[in-house]
Amino acid sequence: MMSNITVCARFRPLSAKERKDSCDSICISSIDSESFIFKDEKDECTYSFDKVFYEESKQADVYEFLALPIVKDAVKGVNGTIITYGQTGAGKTYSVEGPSILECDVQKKGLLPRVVDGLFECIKSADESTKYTIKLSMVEIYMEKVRDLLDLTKDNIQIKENKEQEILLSGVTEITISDPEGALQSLSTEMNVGSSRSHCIYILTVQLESNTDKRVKTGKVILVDLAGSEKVEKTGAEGKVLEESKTINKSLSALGNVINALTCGPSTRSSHIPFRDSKLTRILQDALGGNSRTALLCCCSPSASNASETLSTIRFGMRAKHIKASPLVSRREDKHAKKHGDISPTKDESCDRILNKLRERLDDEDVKLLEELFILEGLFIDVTSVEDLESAYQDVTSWTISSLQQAVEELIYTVEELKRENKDLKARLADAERFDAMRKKTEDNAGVLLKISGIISFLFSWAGSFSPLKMPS
Ligand SMILES: Nc1ncnc2c1ncn2[C@@H]1O[C@H](COP(=O)(O)OP(=O)(O)OP(=O)(O)O)[C@@H](O)[C@H]1O
Repeated sequence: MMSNITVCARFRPLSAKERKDSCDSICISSIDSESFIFKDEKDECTYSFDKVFYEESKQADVYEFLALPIVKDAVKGVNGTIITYGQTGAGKTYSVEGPSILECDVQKKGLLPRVVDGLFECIKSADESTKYTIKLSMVEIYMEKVRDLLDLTKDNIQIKENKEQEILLSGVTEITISDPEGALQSLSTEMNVGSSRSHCIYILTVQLESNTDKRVKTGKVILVDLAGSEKVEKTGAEGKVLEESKTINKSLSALGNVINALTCGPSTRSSHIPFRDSKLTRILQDALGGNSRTALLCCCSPSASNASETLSTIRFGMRAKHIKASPLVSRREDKHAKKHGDISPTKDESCDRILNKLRERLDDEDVKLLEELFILEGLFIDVTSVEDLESAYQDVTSWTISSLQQAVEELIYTVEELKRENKDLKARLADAERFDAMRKKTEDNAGVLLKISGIISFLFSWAGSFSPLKMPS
């Protein structure tokens, strides 16, 4: 289970274009550092997050709230993930890197350089009985292929899992960094390679080796600058761009499903966490699951011209946060939301709405099946229109197919295991039979020997019954 997820929203300042296009029209207004009002032509709702960072917020504040607890845990051997989500241009890269990775204005440094600084700071003050090594890798996921950003020739990195269930990127370049400056130099040379159509992943691995018993532990901090989350319809994409968008949406939806499955209470959750549904979730598997910390920063534009994308990003964050709660707490959260006038549909209402729509088009049987899926898997759906409904339906279908594929894969694996076990047992049985035959033979031989020795002893006693010949004196 994911032990801890922090969800924050961040609104960047209006861009020059937005200022021009929408005459300064803004779709959000602040209530406090945890809540804001979102407004579009249709609605006006209040949303609450663990923290809301407004346009004047400082990079240092975002780091301290979101990343510092993860950094502190990493030097103790606990994994953590920081994810930035949002449409293209919403401020994800600015939050992760800052205006540029080698930005001289220290105030504007992004999360990544601060995480590197933070790790070295923590190590400096840590106890001296441990030797620390920090390693850095950088990969991007583009069209479901993992590429090494520190060695572009490695453009199809395979994701593996070792016996300890740690996720490994086979053959990925890892550079050992000995100081923050060195790390930033390495990062800056490759920084411009990543594109907004790919997920960019920075992996900082802290290795802790105890000087006393030489035991080695590792803690990872993974920073994920996701690809833009904008809807396909809006971009009017065709051809390659359309394919890119579909792949991005699918992996973002997979991420949502994984977070959902991890954060749902055990009573509503099946044990299946769909990590294998995308490369993104597979890479993050050991940093999202288990005893880890996760922070999600939902980056948004405050402009009315981007209201629908902003709302969609807010909803992604709300789902991650809302579903974290146990049923009891979640009811309390509902009350809290109502108090603030939040009239956005709850997850249950959304599911009901989808089911009703589907009832008009599908057999009762299929609807029932979907209903069970929603309940069992806590599926991750948010619909506001029939188009959304259709894409949600496609998500459900592809999710169902992929989970069936996984079930088949697991069955194939089980069959293979059973076959191996069977072969092993047969070999052992043959050995046992051979052994048994040998034992029987030995017993037979022993019987014969016993008989012979009986005969011999009889012969001796028989021979002894004759009195020795007396020699004439
Ligand atoms: N908090 C902020 N303060 C000042 N400028 C910002 C802030 N956030 C973003 N910007 C500016 O907005 C522009 C777009 O931001 P950014 O490149 O970070 O978006 P993005 O979400 O990473 O987009 P993409 O998905 O294309 O990578 C940049 O010029 C950036 O400098």
